[in-house]
Amino acid sequence: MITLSNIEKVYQTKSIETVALQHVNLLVPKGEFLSIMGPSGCGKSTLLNIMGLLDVPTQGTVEIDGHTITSYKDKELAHIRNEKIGFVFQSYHLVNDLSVLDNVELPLLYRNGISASERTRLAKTALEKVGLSARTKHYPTQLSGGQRQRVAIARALIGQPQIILADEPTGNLDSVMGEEIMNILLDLNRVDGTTIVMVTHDENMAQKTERLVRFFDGQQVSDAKVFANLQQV
Ligand SMILES: Nc1ncnc2c1ncn2[C@@H]1O[C@H](COP(=O)(O)OP(=O)(O)OP(=O)(O)O)[C@@H](O)[C@H]1O
Repeated sequence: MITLSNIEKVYQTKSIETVALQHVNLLVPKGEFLSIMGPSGCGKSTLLNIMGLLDVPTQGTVEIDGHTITSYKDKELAHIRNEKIGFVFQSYHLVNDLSVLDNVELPLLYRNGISASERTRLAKTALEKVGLSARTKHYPTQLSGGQRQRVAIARALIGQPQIILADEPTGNLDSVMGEEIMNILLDLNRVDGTTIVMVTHDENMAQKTERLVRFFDGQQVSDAKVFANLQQV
């Protein structure tokens, strides 16, 4: 589903050159739930941004569901992103002036041929899936952190993406809410077959996924199936 080949990312500012990623080769098969761990600054978010076509590598190629991305124009990248990828961030990235329902509908505003009533129906279905049907008219500031993250997940899945990229989705939540969010992601993976790549600092959350890749200083240092989950199969 996602193939990264020989990825390198160098950030060049006035006098400083930072090598954020080097020699990254990673294949994420369709339907896998992969977690990525590593110390602060090792390149995890950069990697996720490159996978999500939000950033371009300095070298290497990215393949998403059969599309090899080398020199696509912004418009084409936006199209693939909008059709195939849902994003979930640590700090939710909700629009505070919009209701829960309107936040969830947002990604569909950029799709052609979907009427307003269809958008609303799909948003309600997505909110139902994350257990937030009773909060459609609330605003983000009236919700708990866990509820806000559930809205963000509903927004990520309204376009029925094949891939969800989650950057520390439980990072701002206490352990109970973190578990709730993790269970929603696990369901999306196991029941709907959504491919998920999750960056996390939480070893417990990573151990619930199928495979764990560790990074250090921009490079993969380990890549292993999660043993506990292998035994469950
Ligand atoms: N826009 C940028 N300009 C210059 N350097 C950057 C930029 N973004 C990231 N970096 C550098 O690239 C390296 C990797 O950053 P990245 O945010 O990917 O790390 P991370 O592993 O996600 O860290 P954290 O766990 O703290 O979020 C860091 O050294 C960072 O300072």
